[in-house]
Amino acid sequence: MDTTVFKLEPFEDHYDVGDDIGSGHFAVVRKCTHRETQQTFAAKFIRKRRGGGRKGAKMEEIVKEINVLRCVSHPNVISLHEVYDTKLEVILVLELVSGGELFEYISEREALSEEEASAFIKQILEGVKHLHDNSIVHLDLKPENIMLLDQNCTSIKLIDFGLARKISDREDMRAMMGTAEFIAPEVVSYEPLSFATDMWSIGVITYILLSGSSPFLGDTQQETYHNITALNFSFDHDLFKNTSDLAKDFIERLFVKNPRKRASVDDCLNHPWIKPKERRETIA
Ligand SMILES: COc1cc(-c2ccc3ncc(-c4cccc([C@@H](O)NCCN(C)C)c4)n3n2)ccc1O
Repeated sequence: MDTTVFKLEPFEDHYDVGDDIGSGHFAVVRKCTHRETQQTFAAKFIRKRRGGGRKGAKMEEIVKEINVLRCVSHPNVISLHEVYDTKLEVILVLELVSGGELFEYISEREALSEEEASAFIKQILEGVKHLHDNSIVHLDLKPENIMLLDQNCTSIKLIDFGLARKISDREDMRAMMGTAEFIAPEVVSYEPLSFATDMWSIGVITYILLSGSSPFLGDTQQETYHNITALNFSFDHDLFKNTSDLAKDFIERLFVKNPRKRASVDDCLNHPWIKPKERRETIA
């Protein structure tokens, strides 16, 4: 489907709008059905900022998100089907996933087995590799933005590209953005962001999948920021008594303050916790 052209005709001429399934910044996500094909989608209705107001998203931000989504095509990244531009909203028609948020899946269990956690993290890494190979940083990786494809809960999709950016070598990109407990030290310190910023967040997600606890979360946002910049985390004995040293090594290679020394997505995909040694043929 051509997503370079924003359709101007009424969205309701082609889609039956269903229930709200979620909401985000200036946006609501609704299940929708294409009337002619009966195909179901997730439609993200983004309210446009009007005049000098502060409500709604700036069109330049909406176009940035659309341009990012148009550049990606990967089994572990949500796909964009088409775009409608109306007077009050821009509507992104997206692939629908029905397995719920990874956040909910974790919340229903204290922690995951290492095999399950490694399998989820491998898919997240494969999706993030696709983004990084296309010069895109996500900048808001967290369990709430990782959806399970279906009730079988084995495949994941990265969603919510509202903070994602095409990164260029020239551009020195700095911003105070993201969700406190998942942001890297360079975000807290307003230093240049890079692909490594996403890798730190993957370390936080891995820690949570294995323990059910958030490594840097403090009682206040300031305390969380301090814990991040001071690398104030530990592998609590009770939470990690059954976790392998290999899994801890994987996390420690991501909780590195210097972004240049932090493990890249390729380093992680080649780490033995993710890519076990080839099974040796058993000798009869
Ligand atoms: C591309 O950007 C987005 C996609 C989606 C998306 C795409 C497909 C899709 N299928 C099902 C859902 C879904 C189902 C339940 C809740 C949500 C969502 O509102 N909660 C997750 C994201 N949240 C933390 C902003 C989303 N989605 N959500 C949600 C927010 C986005 O910013």
